[in-house]
Amino acid sequence: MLPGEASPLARQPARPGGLPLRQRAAAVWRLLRPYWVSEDRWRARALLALVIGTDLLRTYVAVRVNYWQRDYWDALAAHDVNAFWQLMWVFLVIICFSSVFDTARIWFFQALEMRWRAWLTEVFVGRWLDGEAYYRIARGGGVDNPDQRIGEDLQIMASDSLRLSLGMLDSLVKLFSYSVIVWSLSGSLSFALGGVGIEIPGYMLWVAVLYALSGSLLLERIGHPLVRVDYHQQRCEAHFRYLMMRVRENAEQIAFYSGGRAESVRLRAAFLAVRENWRRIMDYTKRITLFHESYIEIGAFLPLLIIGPRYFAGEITLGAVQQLTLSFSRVRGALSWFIFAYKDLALLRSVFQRLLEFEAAMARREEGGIARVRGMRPGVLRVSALTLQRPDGTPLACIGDLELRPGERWLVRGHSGAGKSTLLRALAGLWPHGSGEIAMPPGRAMFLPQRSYLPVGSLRACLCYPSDEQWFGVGECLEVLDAAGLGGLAAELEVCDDWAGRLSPGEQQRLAFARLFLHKPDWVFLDESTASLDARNESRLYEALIRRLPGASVVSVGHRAGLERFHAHALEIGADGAACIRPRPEGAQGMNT
Ligand SMILES: Nc1ncnc2c1ncn2[C@@H]1O[C@H](COP(=O)(O)OP(=O)(O)OP(=O)(O)O)[C@@H](O)[C@H]1O
Repeated sequence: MLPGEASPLARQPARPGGLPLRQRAAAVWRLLRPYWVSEDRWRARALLALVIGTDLLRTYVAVRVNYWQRDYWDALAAHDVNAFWQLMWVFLVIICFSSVFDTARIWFFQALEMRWRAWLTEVFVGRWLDGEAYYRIARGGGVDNPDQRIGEDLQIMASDSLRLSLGMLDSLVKLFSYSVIVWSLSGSLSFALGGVGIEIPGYMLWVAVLYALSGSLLLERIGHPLVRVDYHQQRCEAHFRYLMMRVRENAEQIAFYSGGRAESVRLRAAFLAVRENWRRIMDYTKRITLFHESYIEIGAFLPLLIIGPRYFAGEITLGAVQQLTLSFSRVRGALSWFIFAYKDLALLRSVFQRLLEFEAAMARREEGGIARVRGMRPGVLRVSALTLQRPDGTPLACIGDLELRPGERWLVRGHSGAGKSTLLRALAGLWPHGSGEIAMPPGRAMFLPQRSYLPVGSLRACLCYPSDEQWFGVGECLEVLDAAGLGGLAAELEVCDDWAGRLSPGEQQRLAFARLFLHKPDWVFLDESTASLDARNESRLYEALIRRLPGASVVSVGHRAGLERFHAHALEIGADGAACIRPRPEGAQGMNT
């Protein structure tokens, strides 16, 4: 199954995370923690300390501005010109400090964000590409678009986790700083209830606390489905991008089929899912915004209402009214951190969900009965009681016992769909479904599929893949190119191009053989690796292979009769799935062991 199609998108949003809250929190902690205890921990912690330090300084400056405002309004009310000009100078100093702290904070924050992201990317890319997790996931590992999870989700996780947790810390500091001001200025509220006199000290602070808490609870009720909808939006967007990428990668095949219309229908359908889900996001955003805006407006009005009586009773000055109003809204703002961050939190929760799924998929080992062990007899590949199954458990082929000795060449034949490629997958350790044992001897093996992968880069990089291009000299590269009948490309060895798109399938197969000549493996597995070539070129390549790697053991999968003369042994998978060893193929004499 293809990567983006691993889990087709349902119309309804999938429900992220069925785990209980405690387990989910523990899983998120497992994602967040490793970086802070990694080899980069001291730099990370130093940068975090710098960000928190500048945050504290910024809050200190903001509190100074709060006092400054009180003095300013009192100076205006008292017509005190000297105090006015003095306050202007103070303000200038405050602005200078504030600008420096703000800039420094952004710088430290961005540096930390990128360090964390880079570390996470390194770890995730490593785990994705190690142990063939990328292959298992692509073949139906149950998660969609790993590229998006590594490229986007990790970035959101690093930046939003930092931003939101620092925002929360900042809110707590502000809450404390401004609560002190509100408490000291708001005085007591006295009233009688059922004949009993009640006095509430610092009542404005309590109003702010009650207001923010009730607002947060209400918002969680209104907006919690947004997490699920955000999660689904990311899946739809990723699927849409993936389909477009497939059009780009398969442009020629689509053009030959004149498949533009069909692709446009598919893309439209994928975008419709994006659009429909967006509608749900709009609905929830509308509710949240309506609530949010009303909450802010009422919150701005509330202190004006409750402070009036004290001002008219002459208990506080106009400057103190200003200071109290501002402090009240700061306390409310700090307490409302959850409300302001709600949408970001919803997105972050869905990102955590996606990354946890991805982690689980990478860690998952495929259940399978084929055991792959180290061969005891040097150079002998032993297959014992091997049966192959499809992933759903239905039988595919019964291979039985086989022994492939050093330098032997085997041809695997059978009708289309018999399981020939699957046998090679099992020998490569990529197919666990079935039973039996494969004892692989030490030595280097190389598997050539019908269409070999060509990485982005120079022709030399394509030729030397999977090794680094620096491992082989230019002379060696030119020589093997020539041996594979690609001498005409010698001048372009260092040219970077889309070689997978430019070379014909037959040329790509010749390039794959040139790779073999370069790497000189002990075991060669060829899965219809010459199917795109004419008979003459096929023979030339096999002859060159036998001449250049005389001691190598070769297992070829192929339908062509012309291949028989290069192989001394043949394994035939019959229509009933049973494999049997055929006698030496006709005309094999002279060319084989
Ligand atoms: N990931 C998979 N999930 C389910 N079925 C699979 C998967 N991979 C292969 N199969 C099925 O297993 C069977 C054997 O596939 P395989 O590629 O080994 O055939 P083959 O003998 O090499 O065929 P051909 O000669 O056409 O290349 C096919 O029916 C195929 O559809």
